Order: sequence, then C-alpha cells, then structure tokens
Amino acid sequence: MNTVIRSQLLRFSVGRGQQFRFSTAAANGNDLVIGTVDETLGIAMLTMNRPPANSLSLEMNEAICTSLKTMESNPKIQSVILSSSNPKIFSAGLDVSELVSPHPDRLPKFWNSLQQLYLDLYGSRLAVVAAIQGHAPAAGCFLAMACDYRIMSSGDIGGEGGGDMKKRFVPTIGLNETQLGIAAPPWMGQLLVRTIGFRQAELALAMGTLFPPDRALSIGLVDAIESEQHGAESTIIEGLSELLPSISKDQASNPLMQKAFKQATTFAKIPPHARVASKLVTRQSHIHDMIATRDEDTAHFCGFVTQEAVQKNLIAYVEAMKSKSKKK
Ligand SMILES: CC/C=C\C/C=C\C/C=C\C/C=C/C(=O)SCCNC(=O)CCNC(=O)[C@H](O)C(C)(C)COP(=O)(O)OP(=O)(O)OC[C@H]1O[C@@H](n2cnc3c(N)ncnc32)[C@H](O)[C@@H]1OP(=O)(O)O
Repeated sequence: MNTVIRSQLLRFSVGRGQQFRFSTAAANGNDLVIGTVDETLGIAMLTMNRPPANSLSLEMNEAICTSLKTMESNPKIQSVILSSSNPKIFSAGLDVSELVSPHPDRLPKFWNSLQQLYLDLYGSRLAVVAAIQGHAPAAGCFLAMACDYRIMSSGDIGGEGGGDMKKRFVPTIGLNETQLGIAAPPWMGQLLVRTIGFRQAELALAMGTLFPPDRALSIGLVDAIESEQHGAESTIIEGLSELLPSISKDQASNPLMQKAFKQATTFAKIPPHARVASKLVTRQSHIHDMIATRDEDTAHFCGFVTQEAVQKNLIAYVEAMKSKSKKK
C-alpha cells in the first residue's frame, strides 16, 4: 500500500518505484533532490538535481539531509544510491555564491547545514553508494567520501567535438580547495586522510589535486570505476529502471548505474544491525569529534571566509569561472 505524506517542503510516497520530490521556495519550485524508493529490494535512490552544477547551497544541503532522513525513517530501506541528474557533474562542491560577500546571518547557517550534511551522511544507518558520473571537486568529493562506496565513471562517455577530433570527457575528483585560496576544514581534510591514507592526503591537500578516475582508483579515493557506454537493451537489470527518477530513465542501461544498483542490492542483503554496528566502529569517534568542535569550526570558517584576502581570491575565482563558461 502506498502512503503519501504531504507538507510544504516534502512530498513522499512509498512503494515499488514510487517517487517523492522536494522543492523549496528558494529554488523557485525546482526539485533540488528527487528520491525514489523500492521497499521490495530495500533500496532508495537520491538524485541531486540543482542545475547547472549541483553546487551545495544552504537549501541544497537541507534538501539532501531531509531526503536522507525520510529514507532512513522507512525501516524497509537499507541502502541508497546517491547520484546526479547531470551526467557530467556529480557536484561542483560548495555554491561559491554562498562564500562571496556573504550575509552575516546566512553564512553560519550555511556552514551549519554543511556540517549537518556531513553528520547525516557519514553517520547514516543506510549504506550509501555514490554513483559519480561526472566531476566531484572540493565539497563534491567530500559528499562522495561521506558515502560507504564510490563508483566513478571512467570518462569514456561519448565525447565532444565529433568526428576524429572527439575530445574525451574525463571527470575528476579531489579536495582542490588550496587552488581556490582556501583550505578544507579539518573534518573534511581528515575524511581524505581516512579514505586514502596520511601521505597521499597530505600531498593531495597541499597541491589541491584533482584526480582522474584511474588515479582515484589506484589511491583508493574511489572503490571502482566503470565505463558509461550504454549496453544493449537486453542488459537492463530488473528493478533499476523503476528506481530511476523520470528525468534519469535513460540511465537504466548505463553500466555505472547498474554497478551502483548491484552494490546497493548487496548492501541491502547484509544483516542491518551488524552492518550498522560495524559502520559505527570506524565512524563514531570522528562524528563525536566533529560535534564537540562544531561551534568552534563555524566561528573559524566565518572568520576565515570573510577575511579581505580570502574574499579577493574568491571573487577572482568566480569571475574566472563565469568568463570560462561564457566563452563556451
Ligand atoms: C581552516 C579552514 C576554514 C575554513 C575553510 C573555508 C572554506 C573552505 C570550505 C569548504 C571546503 C569546500 C569548498 C568548496 O567546495 S568551494 C567550491 C569548489 N568548486 C570548484 O572549484 C568547482 C568549480 N567548478 C568547476 O570547476 C567546473 O564547473 C566543473 C569542473 C565542476 C564543471 O565544468 P564544466 O565545464 O562542465 O561546467 P562550467 O561551465 O564550468 O560550469 C557550469 C555552470 O556551473 C556554475 N558552477 C560551477 N561550479 C560552481 C560552484 N561551485 N558554485 C556555483 N556555480 C558553479 C558555472 O558558473 C556555470 O554557470 P553558468 O555560468 O551560469 O553557466
């Protein structure tokens, strides 16, 4: 039986292949996040849908958290695939407009929403599989690292330019903050250390390295890479098509999405209490550390970002980004 809960922010329906959607007033009625659940398989899909780049604004962070919490509150759901409606960008990280000339009341709220996203995602009782189809710089990489399993596109998706001059699309992932004149906060940097090890993380943080898929795999930043060449119709696996939101239905034959689906199915079959208990073994102390330093972290972030020199760097960075996009 389908249950439908309605509120101003949330419409949620439960059942096989049923969808729930989010919209906030600030997003002009757009669905920031689209969620689907399949109670029979115990799997959900959370598709980020904030064009053009799935950058993380205050409202986007809140929408992801609310969506995840809604899925967690359904005892039949054990795993979730985190994906993007943009085939070339998983998430471009923080919405830089939140950082440039910020409103003093909004800035701490924004940072708190990011901290909450870390706590909710990293500490989720659900096993979260990141389906990283496109770029994942900075906080986009953080999102992926806060999941339980990462599958990245190998980047051989079609191409641009056509003919023999086809340009290969190669997505990248990493904490590139230093390239922007900012530093990743300690809890984000430590997440990289826990994911790829001390020395690799130390170097990657200092250099602001963005890794292509093969390098990301070799250092353990992602767990698997997969081609996105769509297979023949016969390779469509049962259940995936129903789980995909209507805007991503064409992804049913995408090997990356299929691999993510299989991994989510595998997670969903593990006895949940044992899986959650083992997740706490590795993550609980880090979550406690973050909670203990949360206010200090907010004060530090707000003080850092509002410094004149940091603002100057950020303004120059945003201008370069806009003019690059205009030249296309
Ligand atoms: C001790 C320290 C204490 C405090 C630390 C302080 C701060 C640190 C805080 C937290 C850490 C996290 C920081 C961040 O995440 S900052 C954001 C970093 N992100 C990036 O640098 C990525 C920028 N974007 C890109 O490189 C490319 O867009 C990308 C490779 C993702 C995709 O390239 P593509 O060529 O496909 O698209 P574009 O034409 O470049 O972009 C399309 C469109 O999207 C807009 N866009 C892109 N990224 C962002 C973004 N992060 N925020 C807002 N908007 C973004 C871009 O402007 C284009 O828009 P339009 O011009 O309207 O078409």
